[in-house]
Amino acid sequence: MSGHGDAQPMTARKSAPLKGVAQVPGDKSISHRALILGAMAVGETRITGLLEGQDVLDTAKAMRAFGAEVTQHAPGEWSVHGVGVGGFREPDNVIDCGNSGTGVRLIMGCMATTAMTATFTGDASLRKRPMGRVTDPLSLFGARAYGRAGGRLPMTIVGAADPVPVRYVVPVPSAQVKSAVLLAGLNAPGQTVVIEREATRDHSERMLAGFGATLSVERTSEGNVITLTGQPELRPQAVAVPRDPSSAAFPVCAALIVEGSDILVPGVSQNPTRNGLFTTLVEMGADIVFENPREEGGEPVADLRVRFSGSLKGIEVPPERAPSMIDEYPILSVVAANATGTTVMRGVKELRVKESDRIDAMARGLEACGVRIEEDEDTLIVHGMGAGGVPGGATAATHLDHRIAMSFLICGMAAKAPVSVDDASPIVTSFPIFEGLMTRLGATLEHG
Ligand SMILES: O=C(O)C1=C[C@@H](OP(=O)(O)O)[C@@H](O)[C@H](O)C1
Ligand SMILES: C=C(OP(=O)(O)O)C(=O)O
Repeated sequence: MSGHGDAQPMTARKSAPLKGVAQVPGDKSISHRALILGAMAVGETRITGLLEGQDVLDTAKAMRAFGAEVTQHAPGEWSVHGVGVGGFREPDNVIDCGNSGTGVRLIMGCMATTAMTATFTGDASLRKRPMGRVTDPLSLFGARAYGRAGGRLPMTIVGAADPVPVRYVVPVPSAQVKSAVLLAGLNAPGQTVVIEREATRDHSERMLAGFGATLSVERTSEGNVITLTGQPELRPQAVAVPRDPSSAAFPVCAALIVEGSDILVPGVSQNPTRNGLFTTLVEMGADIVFENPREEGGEPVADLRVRFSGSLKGIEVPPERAPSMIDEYPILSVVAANATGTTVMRGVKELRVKESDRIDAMARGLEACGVRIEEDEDTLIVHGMGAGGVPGGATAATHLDHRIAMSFLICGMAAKAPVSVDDASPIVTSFPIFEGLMTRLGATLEHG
């Protein structure tokens, strides 16, 4: 697990043109959900393309602790023998979700309406993140939460013995909160209703329907109204996990800023709740061709042909686009530093409660690389220096955050002088093959 081993410094030098095909791993959000819903179905779910990143491996381990049989058959090929909704057994030890907000919040949701007690913890990053956003709605079902000050881990959840269904308006745009409430609603009798004012990633809704839950989504002036009927018998599925657009973002953005690059990134999700980065890059003038649009694993996908784009322009990213690209602002800010003009990212305060405070981590690291930044609580503004114009020659602090580590390594691939990160070890949480994949495309990454 990241944060428990030694820090692994890494340095990126100015890269030769990136060329070739970048096959990124399975989607992290969908991988967590496949394991969790597999554990709540009756019988055997088969999963192909599962992301074998540490976050997902920690969720697999947690599902075993709740009584499901979870087995790896070959790389990416897994089976889950589920115990049914309400069939979890009480874990006999603390559940350690490592670095994963998605893991801990979704798992709290799916045990909160079963009569049992479970204690959760995580690494130094996860122990700082707010859990009240899920324990508040879980308490409406009748669950109780006992954690550290500010709703932090370690935290014990006492599941509701007699859960009641809930109607809940999600106060922050968060797919994790929405999903925790829906998963808790599975074991409450009657209809649980979740209302989200701003659409967030919809993988839980798609997968719950796929596993046979009765669920409807109504788009109203209030937002999306999701109604779930409790206590279904979930049917095991064959789940083909599509590639992760949040991982694809890294080779795509690297190719845009490393001179002479021309790469193909196959099977990138075009799900409108996930593709905000690609829309933004095209608005900035990126040379991206969306080839061969099709469906894979129930998601719309395309192959992205990406070429170096030497005349990117700074833009104002519409704040309402934030939920569809929330994990991509760190790498977008690196692209923005290589554009001409100013890129304004407003409505992004959720970035402050991720694996690190991502506004602060990007602002401090880019400043150290010679880029002018402005920020406030909810805003990040990057003053671009044009293609190849970032001076670099600095070390960025990654604060146990995989996306900060990958973003600064890509920054170094296009900067005048090398860029280092103090710790690349968290990259295994979401993109364990990052170093090998980027090196094969032509990047120069050095340990130390
Ligand atoms: O539901 C999910 O799988 C995720 C939701 C998002 O978090 P929030 O729900 O906190 O916005 C995102 O940042 C995270 O990487 C994955
Ligand atoms: C925010 C992220 O993940 P999580 O919330 O699951 O830790 C992420 O992967 O960028």
